[in-house]
Amino acid sequence: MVVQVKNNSTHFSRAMDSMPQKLAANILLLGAENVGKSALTVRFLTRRFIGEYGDIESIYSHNDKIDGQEISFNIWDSLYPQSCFTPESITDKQLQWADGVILVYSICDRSSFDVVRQQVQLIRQSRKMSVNAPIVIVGNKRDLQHQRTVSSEEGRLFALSADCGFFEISAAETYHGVLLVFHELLVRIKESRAIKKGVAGIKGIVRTVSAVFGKKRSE
Ligand SMILES: Nc1nc2c(ncn2[C@@H]2O[C@H](COP(=O)(O)OP(=O)(O)OP(=O)(O)O)[C@@H](O)[C@H]2O)c(=O)[nH]1
Repeated sequence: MVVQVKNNSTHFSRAMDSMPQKLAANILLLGAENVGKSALTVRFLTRRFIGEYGDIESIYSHNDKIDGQEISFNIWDSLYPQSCFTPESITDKQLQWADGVILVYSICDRSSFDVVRQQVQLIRQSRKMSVNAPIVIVGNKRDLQHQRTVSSEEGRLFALSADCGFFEISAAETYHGVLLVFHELLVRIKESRAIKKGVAGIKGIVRTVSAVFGKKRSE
């Protein structure tokens, strides 16, 4: 089922940038079941946490304004397959479609962290996405500290080693953390496009070089 949510607009009170043209970004959310993929998506779209989300796979459209630039987000909130994880769990179609990926695990579910580790590997090895495909890893349910089984350090170190952004958030408690996740992914998407056009800054070039060498090592 495909649901379109239109005319959701938020505005960032950041200094104006000189990039007037509208930017489109396709964002894919992946991760094990029950980690909060839908909660994160709905928080971003509506600023609300509604508690229960049902098992619906959806692509949402959302217009935003960041640093004075119009952004048209398409967000694919995927469903984790009921059977156990296989490489086919992420389809070529999803990877071809996506400009960037948000990988979600729950800080109180270690197996969901293992799924994210496998998914990063699959994406990095896939020929369907570029070698420096923008990825942000999210440790969700930060409000459940007493049930934590994955430390912040472990999450952060893994993200660093895989050249991914990293945030720990609680979709249940705050909108701000969710906003930072999407903002960071957008920065990475812009950087990756600049690399393709040959106008990347030094940070982007360093990322690409390390991604290429990392990929070669794992082949
Ligand atoms: N305590 C807490 N619960 C959360 C948080 N985010 C989501 N949840 C709860 O976790 C459960 C699963 O959330 P969903 O957003 O449906 O998770 P999902 O990853 O989309 O799950 P699937 O649709 O099965 O793939 C729901 O009961 C949510 O209310 C959070 O930050 N903190």
